Amino acid sequence: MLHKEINRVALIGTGAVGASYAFGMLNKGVAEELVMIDLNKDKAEGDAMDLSHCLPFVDSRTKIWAGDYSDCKDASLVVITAGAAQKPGETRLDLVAKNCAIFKGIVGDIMASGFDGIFLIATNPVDILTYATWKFSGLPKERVIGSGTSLDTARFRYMLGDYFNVDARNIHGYIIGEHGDSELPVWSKTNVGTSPVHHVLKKNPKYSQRELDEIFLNTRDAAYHIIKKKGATYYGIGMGLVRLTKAILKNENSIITVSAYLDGQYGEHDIYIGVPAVINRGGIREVVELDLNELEQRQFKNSVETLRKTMAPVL
Ligand SMILES: NC(=O)C1=CN([C@@H]2O[C@H](COP(=O)(O)OP(=O)(O)OC[C@H]3O[C@@H](n4cnc5c(N)ncnc54)[C@H](O)[C@@H]3O)[C@@H](O)[C@H]2O)C=CC1
Ligand SMILES: CC(=O)C(=O)O
Repeated sequence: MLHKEINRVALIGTGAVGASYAFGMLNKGVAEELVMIDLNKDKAEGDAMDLSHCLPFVDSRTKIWAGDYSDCKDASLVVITAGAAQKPGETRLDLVAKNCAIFKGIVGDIMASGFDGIFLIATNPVDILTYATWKFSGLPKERVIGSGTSLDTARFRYMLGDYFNVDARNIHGYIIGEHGDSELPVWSKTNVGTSPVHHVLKKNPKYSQRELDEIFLNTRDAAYHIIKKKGATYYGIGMGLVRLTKAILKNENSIITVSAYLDGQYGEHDIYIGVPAVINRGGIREVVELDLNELEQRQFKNSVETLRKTMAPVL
């Protein structure tokens, strides 16, 4: 079940996010097979045709087609990007009732196929939709993963890299909590290369905490800024999902901030929320517990409470 010779990924939802993910998957050649499923069959079929015409230009040999839920049976991984997206002015949490109802049907159809692999969820509000998938599917918690704050962490690292003029891959830091307005930066564990960010600030007066705070606000509000300009965000999450897919299928044991089920970690129970976790072929190998300072603990608790309040009426 978990270890198949041919890795098939089933993508549910071939809208802007799904199509961006599929394009990235094809470029990177992460899976042997990619099946595209959407309520709008024409969109899935058109995408599968268009994407397969990329094949002569790339090194990967991914087989790609438009399918249906029966194709999920042999999938190692199902990625869900289906559902409503935010309109300008809407928060992610505003989507909860609509997308929970959509997920009940989708997850039911996937499980009815005999699927027994790993779920990766991106639909918003992603922490709550990941919890819903875990509940609706009955799969073990480690095999249901949300994209969580992986995108926020990438935005944060990118912006800090730009600020310090250092490759973003050498910025080590984490955005944790809700993928949304109550998320927080873990400044106490943010490093520029080998140096804690606060040491860098002390040593060089051209950098300031005020500007770092602004970087966090721009990280947190990036989706609002992009949605205001072009209606939706999709390339960042598309590539983030490719990164997560690779960590899973290639058994990488990579640490990525995903939406993971907490069962006592960070003093919390029965909630999916963004935290660093070790990701491999089994899904979430373990949640990494950061030693948060008092302020970070309070902010994390507030994020947990925000999610609990929003979930209560729908799950
Ligand atoms: N987790 C993250 O970091 C991010 C999450 N998102 C979320 O991803 C989701 C998708 O966004 P977009 O692709 O921009 O939306 P979109 O509207 O372009 O695509 C959604 C797709 O879902 C399909 N769909 C709707 N109901 C369905 C059902 N019952 N079964 C199968 N397919 C169904 C639609 O036909 C459409 O093709 C949204 O919830 C959005 O908020 C977007 C960006 C980042
Ligand atoms: C839309 C969304 O969740 C994001 O870009 O962060």
